[in-house]
Formats: sequence, C-alpha cells, structure tokens
Amino acid sequence: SYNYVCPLGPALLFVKTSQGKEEGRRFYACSACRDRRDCNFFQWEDEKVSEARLAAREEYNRNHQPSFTHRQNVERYENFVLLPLSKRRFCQECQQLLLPAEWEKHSDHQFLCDISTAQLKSPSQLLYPLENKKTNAQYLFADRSCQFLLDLIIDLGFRQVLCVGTPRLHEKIQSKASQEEDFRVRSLLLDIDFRYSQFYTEDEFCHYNMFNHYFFGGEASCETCRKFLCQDNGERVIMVTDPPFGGLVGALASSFKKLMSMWKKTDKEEMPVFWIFPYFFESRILDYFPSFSMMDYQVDYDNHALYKYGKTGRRQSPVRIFTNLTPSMIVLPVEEGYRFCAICQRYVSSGNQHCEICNSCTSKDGRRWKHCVLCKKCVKPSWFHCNNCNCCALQNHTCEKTDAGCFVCGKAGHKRSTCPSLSCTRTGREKSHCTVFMASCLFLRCGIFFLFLLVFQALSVIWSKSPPCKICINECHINYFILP
Ligand SMILES: C[S@@+](CC[C@H](N)C(=O)[O-])C[C@H]1O[C@@H](n2cnc3c(N)ncnc32)[C@H](O)[C@@H]1O
Ligand SMILES: [Zn+2]
Ligand SMILES: [Zn+2]
Ligand SMILES: [Zn+2]
Ligand SMILES: [Zn+2]
Ligand SMILES: [Zn+2]
Repeated sequence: SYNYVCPLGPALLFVKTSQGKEEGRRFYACSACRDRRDCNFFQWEDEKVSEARLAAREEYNRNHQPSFTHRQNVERYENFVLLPLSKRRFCQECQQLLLPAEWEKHSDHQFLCDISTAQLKSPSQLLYPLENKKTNAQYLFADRSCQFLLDLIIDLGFRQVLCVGTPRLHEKIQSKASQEEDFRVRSLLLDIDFRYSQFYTEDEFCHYNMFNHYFFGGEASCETCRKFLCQDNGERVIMVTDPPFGGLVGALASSFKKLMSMWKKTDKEEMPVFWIFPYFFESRILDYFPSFSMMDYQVDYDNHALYKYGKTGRRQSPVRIFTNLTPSMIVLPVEEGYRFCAICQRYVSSGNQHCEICNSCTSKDGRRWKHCVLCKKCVKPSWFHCNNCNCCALQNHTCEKTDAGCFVCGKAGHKRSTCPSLSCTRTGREKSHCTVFMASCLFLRCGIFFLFLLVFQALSVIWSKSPPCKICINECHINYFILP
C-alpha cells in the first residue's frame, strides 16, 4: 500500500538538499509533475491529514480519470476502422478519434478528416507532441535515429522490445509487424500518455508511470507486461527507454530495476537495456547501474530545436544510448563518421580521439577533448586549467574559492547588509550626522532596490527567451533527493 496517491499514482517522498546535505522538512509530491500547476498534490511527511482531506483527494483522483477506459477506447477503435474514409474524423482539440454520433459535440473544434489506415498506424504523427517542458517533454525520434535503433535491435537478434516511453519505436515495430509477414519482432509500449490507448490494444500498450513504476490498469496491466517479458523464456528481450530528461534519475532507475526484475531469470543475468539519456547524466546512471556504459551514438529528434539534424548539417545532440550490452556489439554507422577503436573495443565519434595518457577515447560530446596533465584527465576543448580553482573550467568562469564580495561596493570581507558605504553605523560619534546620512542612505537603498528590480526583470526576460538549460535540457537543477 502507498502513503499518498495523486492522479498519477503513488506520490514520491522528497527532501531538499544543498551540497549533498538534506535540508528541511520532507514532503510528498507528484512523481511525474515537477510543476505545481500540472499536479498540485503536496503533503508534508510529518503533517496529520484529516479524514475529510483524504476523502476529498480520493474524489479528486476519481474525477481526474480519463473519460474513456482503455477497453472502451479499443472498442471505439474497432468501430472507427469500420467507417468509410469520409466518416473518419480526429478532433485535434480533444486529441480523440470521433465516431459520427460525437461530431455534434465537437462541432466547434478543429478536426482532421479522412483519417487513413496509414495515419492510424502512426499515432505519433497524428497526436501533437506534448511539449510541457516540465512534465512531459515528448521529443520524438527523427526517423534516422529510430531506424538505426530498430536495425540495431534486429541485428543483435532481439525479438521482444519493451518500449518504455518510446512510442515512435513501438509504432515502427507495430506497423512493420502488420505489413511484413516474416518480421518477427514484437513490442509493448509503456507510456504515461493515455492518448495512445486509442490506437493500441491492452496487449500492445500499458498506461504506465515510469517515475513510480505504476500501472494505471492495475494488476492485469502489470501481468501483461510480465507475460511479455517472460515469453519464450525471456530470451531475446530488450527494454528501450527514452525518459523525459528532467532528472529524477534515481526514481527512473528504481522503476527500471523493478521492470528488470519482472524478467529476471537468474541473479547474474540482467535484462538487456537501452536507456536513452543525455551524456551529462552518465555518472548518475552509472551510480545506479554500474554495468552500463555510454555509447557515442548521438540520438536525433524531430521536434527538438536544439537536437535535430538542422538544414545547415549536423548539429550535435547530447543524447546517448546507455546499455548493459557489451559495447563492442553496438555497431555505429560508419557513414555517419563513427569508427571502431580497437583499444577501447567500442565504436566512437569521429572527433573522439584515443588519449594515450587516459588510455581511452575520452570525449563525451563528440568534439576532440584535450588532456590536462594537472587534472590528470581529458577535458572539453573550450576549458583551461585555472590555478585558482585547481581544475579546468571555462576561461570566463567565476572562481569558486575567491570571495564574491559585497553586492553593493564589490569589496571583499563583508556582505551587502553590513556594507560600510550604505549603513548608518551605530557608533556614537557617527550618530551626530545620522539623520542626513539616514536620508541619503534611504535614497540609496531605494535606488539600489529599483536597480535590482530592473536587473531582475531584464534577467527574467533573457531567461525566458534563452534556450533551455544545456545541462538538463528542460528543467533546471533539481535540488531534490528521493529517499529510497
Ligand atoms: C523524450 S520522449 C521520448 C519519445 C521517443 N523519443 C520516441 O520518439 O518514441 C518521452 C516519452 O516518455 C513518456 N513519458 C513522460 N513521462 C512519463 C512517465 N512519467 N511515465 C511514463 N512515460 C512517460 C512521454 O509520453 C514520451 O512518450
Ligand atoms: Zn473535440
Ligand atoms: Zn579508444
Ligand atoms: Zn586524457
Ligand atoms: Zn586542468
Ligand atoms: Zn577559477
């Protein structure tokens, strides 16, 4: 049983951390929504909850169920495909296939007509990608990357693909399976996006939350997943996941471990996994999965302005494949410049040079990195060794160890609140001219306050227009820590 449940399943326990130390009260919040506007569930761990509040929450959860069940959606689909083309409509506002009896209700909504079988087979094209940055950044694979993944899966001999948050890969497999008789690969999609239940049966799609390992369809849905993983003795099964990048690696890892244990044959063996995630999460992923290694392949997306193949040629994508398969088995396309490093026994980017000192191909971002003898490791090409910080960093970084100084006068040794150029000091001799000083002091304070406001406004304008954080892509610097 769970402590607290919101419409997206069991809430997670969080605590704020600062410099690795826990700070403040622990609290429960929605597992999947980082933005209170999307799910406002909040509960202090040590807070007593009244019966009335619990009842209200249950009521709220009930009211926030989708309007149709998965079963109902499957039946609707069966009726939909019987309709002649001219009667097949899709409401773009409600993101829903419409049966003729429902047209009336959606008459002032935008809709698409003549929905073809091909369109029904590629729902990821029909549905608009959810782009709520904090909750569900639905970045869809560019066809180049999706095809690469599928070819790789086939070449490695896998037959069952558990697609966790990879609707486009699932869709590719499903449509091939329905078109080509000798295509033997099967797939099951696990995703939080319930819109997909309109296009897939209960054996093809499970409504699932990967932050808390929650099957919305209950035991039956969980059983579908277990069966899928265990058919043919669990041979030739692989899980491919591409979670939203907003962090919570620990929560994801814990769910993936649970999925992997549903497959588990022996203690030694691990279910093969492709976890697609940005390279800067490497150490976090390895913390949870020491058997994983990061591949150099750069995963491209269709609808991500930063990470897609631009018109001007190749843009760098920071998204990689993490896997527990032997790296040498992951053959990367030579046409795209990847080459095999015989010493590292893996394929690497063309720019990734083997460093003699580190004895490894050290680049993480595809550019050629340089070795720093003082740091005893390879670093980004744009970094320089800073003697102040005693490590490599960007040339224009602010050194960590030096005192940033006073906000007002810039001098070191004191903070804004005790700045001598501002405050009316309390020593007796100075009190005499205090009134005059007070006035100018107040004037100065107001001035600085407004200046501060202005700068803040300017900054927030700049922030809102600048591309998302390069480190975490959509969600900046989560300082929460999930307790086990
Ligand atoms: C970054 S997109 C990956 C899509 C993938 N590149 C593709 O083209 O198939 C993340 C996917 O995970 C799903 N997702 C987001 N949050 C989720 C959650 N809490 N549990 C399960 N799936 C989730 C989204 O609906 C989306 O399909
Ligand atoms: Zn509608
Ligand atoms: Zn190498
Ligand atoms: Zn090196
Ligand atoms: Zn250095
Ligand atoms: Zn420095």
